[in-house]
Amino acid sequence: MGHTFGLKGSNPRVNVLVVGGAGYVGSHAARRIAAAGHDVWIYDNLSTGHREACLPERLIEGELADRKTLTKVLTDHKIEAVLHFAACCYVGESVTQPAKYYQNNVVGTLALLDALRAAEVSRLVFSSTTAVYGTPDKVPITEDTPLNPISPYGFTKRVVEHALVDYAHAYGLGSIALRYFNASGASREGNLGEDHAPETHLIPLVLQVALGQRDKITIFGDDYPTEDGTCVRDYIHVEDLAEAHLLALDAVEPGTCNAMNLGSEHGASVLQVVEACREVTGHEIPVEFGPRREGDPAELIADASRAREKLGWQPEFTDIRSIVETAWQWHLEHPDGYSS
Ligand SMILES: NC(=O)c1ccc[n+]([C@@H]2O[C@H](COP(=O)([O-])OP(=O)(O)OC[C@H]3O[C@@H](n4cnc5c(N)ncnc54)[C@H](O)[C@@H]3O)[C@@H](O)[C@H]2O)c1
Ligand SMILES: O=c1ccn([C@@H]2O[C@H](COP(=O)(O)OP(=O)(O)O[C@H]3O[C@H](CO)[C@H](O)[C@H](O)[C@H]3O)[C@@H](O)[C@H]2O)c(=O)[nH]1
Repeated sequence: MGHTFGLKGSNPRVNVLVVGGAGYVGSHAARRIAAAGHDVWIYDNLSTGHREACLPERLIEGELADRKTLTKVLTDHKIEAVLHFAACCYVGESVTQPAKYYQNNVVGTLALLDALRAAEVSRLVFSSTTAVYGTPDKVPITEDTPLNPISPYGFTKRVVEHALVDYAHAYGLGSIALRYFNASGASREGNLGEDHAPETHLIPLVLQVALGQRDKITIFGDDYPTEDGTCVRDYIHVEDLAEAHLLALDAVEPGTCNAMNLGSEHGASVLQVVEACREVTGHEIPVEFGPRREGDPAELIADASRAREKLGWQPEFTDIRSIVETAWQWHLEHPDGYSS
């Protein structure tokens, strides 16, 4: 790959806007990219993000759908590349409130794309998701697996990915859509981590049992066609995701468009996650088995060879226990999230 941009190129310090950078994944990526020497600004409306997850002098409070303000921010700060994390991301809520999801994730993103054109910014890294695949016929999932989302959330991400292909062709926008599997863990320093309200993700919920904040964890289904009957997921550490964003920032070229899976390529069942949490916390963590959760595929495991080949990405955290260890450190020190 002929690098003309970013760390490996002739322009080592890039002005970057991280939209949604006060959130879980965005805050880790913003910090990693700043540590690599780039000039990083965060643009966020703090709807689900946290002021405490950002450097205060680098936070610009603003709304994704506000094209005018975004254009001004891009121009004033001479932004050369944008990382876009801002979205509503609850699969279940997207089924009951699809309007909220199409409005924020699609209409909001189109406003950002307009602002990029107006400010002549031609590099974008977009947060996509495994949810674009729906229930795949086989695992591991490659990028050529058909995109058949089964939730409005997954559809909104698929729509944006389509727009990115068309905008590359017509307007020369360069983009990389990164399809994360299950983002998990916390920063090794222990001061950035997962703080969603309500929390729906498995690992933080299980760790809340270990903290005494919940009595037990309900496992959604034990009759899946997997080894132990519970769902298998590919948990990818948030710092490995952050590293991939740094590499994507370096690799994205105007006029080109690509999509890449980001996963550890290892599967862990719900029971294996609970067991890892028991080992790490020393807590017994009572479980109960409940019915399946609607829309949960049995097994989602990434083939991440494209990201390895095109970005030179190699995830560091490949076993569930090491991921849980970082999450546990964060939850122990921040039992009530950023407010503690
Ligand atoms: N967490 C996961 O497991 C996961 C998996 C796959 C994909 N993703 C995608 O990664 C991205 C980040 O996910 P996350 O878990 O960090 O979510 P998050 O809710 O923690 O972060 C989203 C951030 O975007 C901001 N935001 C949302 N709407 C906005 C708007 N209209 N204007 C300005 N800011 C706005 C929020 O305040 C928040 O800081 C999302 O696009 C999500 O769809 C996440
Ligand atoms: O209380 C709980 C919570 C979760 N689970 C199970 O744990 C697994 C992981 O569930 P999460 O809610 O943590 O994550 P998902 O796999 O549902 O969702 C993730 O993957 C999706 C794509 O499939 C989207 O990308 C979404 O944003 C991302 O969080 C699933 O099998 C789920 O059924 C339980 O058994 N009990």
